[in-house]
Amino acid sequence: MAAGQGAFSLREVLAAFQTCVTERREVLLGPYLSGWRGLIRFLHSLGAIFSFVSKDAVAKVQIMENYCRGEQREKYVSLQSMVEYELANGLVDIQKRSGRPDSGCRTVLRLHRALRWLQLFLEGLRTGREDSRTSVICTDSYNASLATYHPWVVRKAATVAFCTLPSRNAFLEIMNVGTTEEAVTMLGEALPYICDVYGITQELFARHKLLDLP
Ligand SMILES: CCCCCCCC/C=C\CCCCCCCC(=O)N[C@@H](COP(=O)(O)O)[C@H](O)/C=C/CCCCCCCCCCCCC
Repeated sequence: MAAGQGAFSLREVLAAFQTCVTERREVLLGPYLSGWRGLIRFLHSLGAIFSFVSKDAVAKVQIMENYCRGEQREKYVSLQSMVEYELANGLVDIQKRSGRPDSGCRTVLRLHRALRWLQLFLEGLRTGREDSRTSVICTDSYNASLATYHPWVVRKAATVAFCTLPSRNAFLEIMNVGTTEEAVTMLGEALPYICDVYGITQELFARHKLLDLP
């Protein structure tokens, strides 16, 4: 399994996003990427129909992990240090993509947009009725976030894949947290951390005019 071994645990994802934000309100890339690795593990358990999504997510996490382990790794400790370093050294394609490797800023921006989808999706699951359909929650969350940035063919493939999602209760069970009530409680605990990471990143990227990187 490309994203690491073991079953998905919402608890672990929660712990990763919880440890992301430092006292100085910096977002640490190590736990940020661990959170994504945990989510991708979950995606793998949903079957081959989601492989086009997980491949893209894995590729983006891998790009970032390579930066975090590379020669300039001390510049990739946090999102703030990454933005400062890449902008100061002209490493970010602002207008159009060049032949250079994808920058950390552009790559994180894609994950950041997907985090918005996750935020909406988890909130939909948490507040949804017992008989609400996961596919509908997922489609609505996607249309209100990521879909804006995807071409028609990706939107179509995503919408078809969403139709195969299990029921809300089955979904809550595979989170490996306990009963569905316990899973709902844990979602309530997890969401503020995810929202915090999203909010800090959004503010950072907006301040540096990085929200539309090609
Ligand atoms: C506790 C329950 C948790 C739910 C867990 C959900 C697990 C989700 C794991 C990963 C989420 C998907 C991350 C997708 C990143 C997509 C980044 C992106 O937008 N990439 C596009 C643009 O990239 P560039 O071309 O500019 O480099 C790329 O074109 C996209 C390709 C793939 C399609 C992406 C579809 C996204 C659908 C997101 C919903 C996932 C459905 C999960 C179902 C639960």
